[in-house]
Amino acid sequence: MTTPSAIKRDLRIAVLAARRALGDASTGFDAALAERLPELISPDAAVTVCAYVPMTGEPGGPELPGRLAATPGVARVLLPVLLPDRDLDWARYEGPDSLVPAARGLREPTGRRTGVTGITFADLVLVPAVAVDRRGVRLGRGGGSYDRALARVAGDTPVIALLYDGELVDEVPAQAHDQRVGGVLLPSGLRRIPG
Ligand SMILES: Nc1nc2c(c(=O)[nH]1)N(C=O)[C@@H](CNc1ccc(C(=O)N[C@@H](CCC(=O)O)C(=O)O)cc1)CN2
Ligand SMILES: Nc1ncnc2c1ncn2[C@@H]1O[C@H](COP(=O)(O)OP(=O)(O)OP(=O)(O)O)[C@@H](O)[C@H]1O
Repeated sequence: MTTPSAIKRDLRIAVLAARRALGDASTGFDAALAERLPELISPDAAVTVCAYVPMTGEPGGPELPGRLAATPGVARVLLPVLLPDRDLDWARYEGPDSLVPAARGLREPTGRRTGVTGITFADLVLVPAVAVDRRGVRLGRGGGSYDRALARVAGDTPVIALLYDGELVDEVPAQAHDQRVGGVLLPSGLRRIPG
């Protein structure tokens, strides 16, 4: 039987292989994504953004936290710290020197942690994803971390996944625990997903 988790696993393998095949071409797509960040934030606001430090090959590129912090209207950027039970703690981005290599190919912030409820302070949540479908069902790395973290976010807080073109797919099999996203930011533009 082809179970939802087997379909998710195969889709994850296919997208991650396609990302590896992009090689240096991803740099241009990451720049295109970064140029679209101002579309998400009113320049005269003072918002808290929960974001992430892209791993090698992941949309946004290594400069994402710095680019976000420099975006007009952003007051602070919170970044995830993977806990032993795979839940997410959060700490503020305080410049490139405040990030250190961590487990599983991650880079994580070293500053004071907010606890797992830090994500509730966010006015905007940018999430990593491997793929998203047209209903907003998100495929991640398979740890279930964002399913837990996003369950704490108020329903009116925008949750946007960053993807490369082609990663907004027809269908990701939905499981009961899956938290949906409200839109995707692609190099070609922002697509809001009607709730
Ligand atoms: N940039 C980023 N940060 C994130 C996530 C993510 O998807 N992307 N997470 C989303 O939940 C959490 C971490 N979860 C993760 C779950 C699995 C693997 C993983 O499979 N890593 C590979 C090694 C990757 C490499 O070395 O390039 C492994 O362990 O085999 C990584 C992170 C929190 N931080
Ligand atoms: N709220 C939760 N508490 C504990 N475990 C959970 C929760 N939500 C999901 N999980 C578990 O996490 C595992 C992975 O789920 P899934 O494949 O949806 O992860 P993902 O969304 O791809 O990963 P991530 O969010 O880390 O990027 C599943 O085995 C699921 O049972």
